[in-house]
Amino acid sequence: PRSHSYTKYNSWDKIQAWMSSVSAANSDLISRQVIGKTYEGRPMNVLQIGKKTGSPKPAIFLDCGIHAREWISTAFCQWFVNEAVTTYGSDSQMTSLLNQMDVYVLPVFNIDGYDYTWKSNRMWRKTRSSKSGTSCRGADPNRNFNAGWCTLGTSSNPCSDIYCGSKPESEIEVKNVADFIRKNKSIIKAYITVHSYSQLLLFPYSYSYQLAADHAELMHLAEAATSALTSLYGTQYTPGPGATTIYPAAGGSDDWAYDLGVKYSYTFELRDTGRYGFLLPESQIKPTCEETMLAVKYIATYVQKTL
Ligand SMILES: NCCCCC[C@@H](C[SeH])C(=O)O
Ligand SMILES: [Zn+2]
Ligand SMILES: [Zn+2]
Repeated sequence: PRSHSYTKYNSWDKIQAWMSSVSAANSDLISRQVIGKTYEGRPMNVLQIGKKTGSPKPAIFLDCGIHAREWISTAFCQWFVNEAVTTYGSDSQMTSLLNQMDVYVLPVFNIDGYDYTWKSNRMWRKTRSSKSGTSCRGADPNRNFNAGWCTLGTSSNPCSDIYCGSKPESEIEVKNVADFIRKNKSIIKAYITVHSYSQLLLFPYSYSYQLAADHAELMHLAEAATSALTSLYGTQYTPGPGATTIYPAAGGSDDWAYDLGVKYSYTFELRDTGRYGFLLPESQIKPTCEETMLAVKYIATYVQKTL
């Protein structure tokens, strides 16, 4: 579509047009489905990427843009889709992966918030829902999942950037994603959610200091995946459980997916470590996405081998 670029930040309108064109141009590998609407009525499109075999294949769910201001995250999901369709058939890892598994990609989880960062407030984080009794808008979608809901690292103040919402899944965007994953939980083997910034690869738990039952395996995989990432440009990443590696934070999508039974559940915090923060320059989109592809492909291939 007109002036969409994988090495620029794209507005919601451009991303929406891109989703139509990339799925139409690659109908052998991509099918598109609307999993629901946002609060302001925008369609949440999930792209299912993989060789079409007529029956559901084991899958990985990848979402970006749950937090509106984290634009490098949204750029990564677009990059991932392009890498998948352009290297399928030539890259052995990607070809094998897409022959045996499907990757469900939600390029922009929080569309209303993302659009708001383009038009009003670049630093907006939350959804854009309104609730009676307050003029403050939105809840933090990464505190709104039903996982230790509204406990550690959250606020019940609707004006807070970490407001947990009026109840679990109060945010329609969260409910749409949770419903989709619940419906497909028998085939979804991994959940990857992409954020920025801090250069971390996090896994459960963040709602508790307790180690996950699969802590050792998740830690080893995170160490190997971050090493793969670092091998490209030397970018330093820290792997670890969320509560002690970043901060306690209940109601997160990763903890929720893990407790649902999706063992390989990871949160990426992409570049940088604070120099530009959420305002990462477009010149860093390409290197960030290239190095992140190595980590995501590592995780995906590891999961594939467990099938
Ligand atoms: N499930 C929580 C993972 C750790 C916190 C991740 C960051 C990303 Se901006 C957050 O949601 O505050
Ligand atoms: Zn975030
Ligand atoms: Zn972050």
